Amino acid sequence: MKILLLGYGKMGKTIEQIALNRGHEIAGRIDVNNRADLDALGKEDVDVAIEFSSPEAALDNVRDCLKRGWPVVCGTTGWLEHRTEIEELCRQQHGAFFYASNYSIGVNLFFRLNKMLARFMKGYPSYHVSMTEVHHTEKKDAPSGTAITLAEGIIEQIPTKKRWVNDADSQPDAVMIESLREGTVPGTHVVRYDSEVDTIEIKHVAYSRQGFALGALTAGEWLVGKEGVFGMEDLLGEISNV
Ligand SMILES: NC(=O)C1=CN([C@@H]2O[C@H](COP(=O)(O)OP(=O)(O)OC[C@H]3O[C@@H](n4cnc5c(N)ncnc54)[C@H](OP(=O)(O)O)[C@@H]3O)[C@@H](O)[C@H]2O)C=CC1
Ligand SMILES: O=C(O)C1=N[C@H](C(=O)O)C[C@H](O)C1
Repeated sequence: MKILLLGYGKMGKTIEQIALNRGHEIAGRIDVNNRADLDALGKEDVDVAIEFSSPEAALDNVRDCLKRGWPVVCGTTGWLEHRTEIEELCRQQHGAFFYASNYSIGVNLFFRLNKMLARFMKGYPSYHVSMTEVHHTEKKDAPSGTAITLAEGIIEQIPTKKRWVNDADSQPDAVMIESLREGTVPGTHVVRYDSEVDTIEIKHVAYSRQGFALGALTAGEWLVGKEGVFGMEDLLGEISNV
């Protein structure tokens, strides 16, 4: 498979390593300094584009891929106010777009566990739900995309929770997300239910970027030849060995 890497930072490089080990080719490595190189690539030069750049760059990158007819897997967080526009463009172009706030299989199982726990805890209003996410100091967005997905899962299940806030002050109708930036932490998420007398918490800790990168590459392999808008739930049922 010929893979175009859009964004060649921590994630782009980790994906490249795994892709080469799996026998794929790299069609191009596009970074902030060489975006013009995209113009040299035709439809047949790229089987799939994998986009991990920055919140400011993702929209243009994904748009450019869809307009060129390249299926695109995007993992960049912090730009999702434009998601509807991209999904419409994808349908107009009969293209393929895959998005996940987190490509690690473990986190996607954690998303399911989070919803199950929220559904259970909605019957116990003496427990107050909140969340902490910890990431490396180079991270540009807060809260993390993963924390937003977790908060959406809770809001979907607990009717008294209407929104999330990236704030330490507790507000009764909001899921509070605390964001911490420390050293080189790849990504830690904790969902906590506190009462006056105890705490119940679930936690996911990524030890490295390998899980994110392997999940994104697997999504790319899966996306080739498909048309439509997809996410991890579409993929999870079909894989067993990642
Ligand atoms: N969904 C998931 O599973 C995961 C998502 N992420 C998300 O992915 C994104 C990237 O993370 P990470 O690799 O750690 O970040 P890095 O900062 O290490 O890498 C981002 C790269 O994108 C480049 N870039 C900036 N602007 C453009 C542009 N216009 N076109 C192409 N490339 C550009 C940057 O170049 P320069 O350095 O020169 O600015 C940099 O090399 C973040 O939004 C992060 O939150 C991260 C891990 C997992
Ligand atoms: O920026 C990162 O590093 C990560 N970003 C994603 C997010 O915002 O949730 C996924 C992962 O936690 C690492």
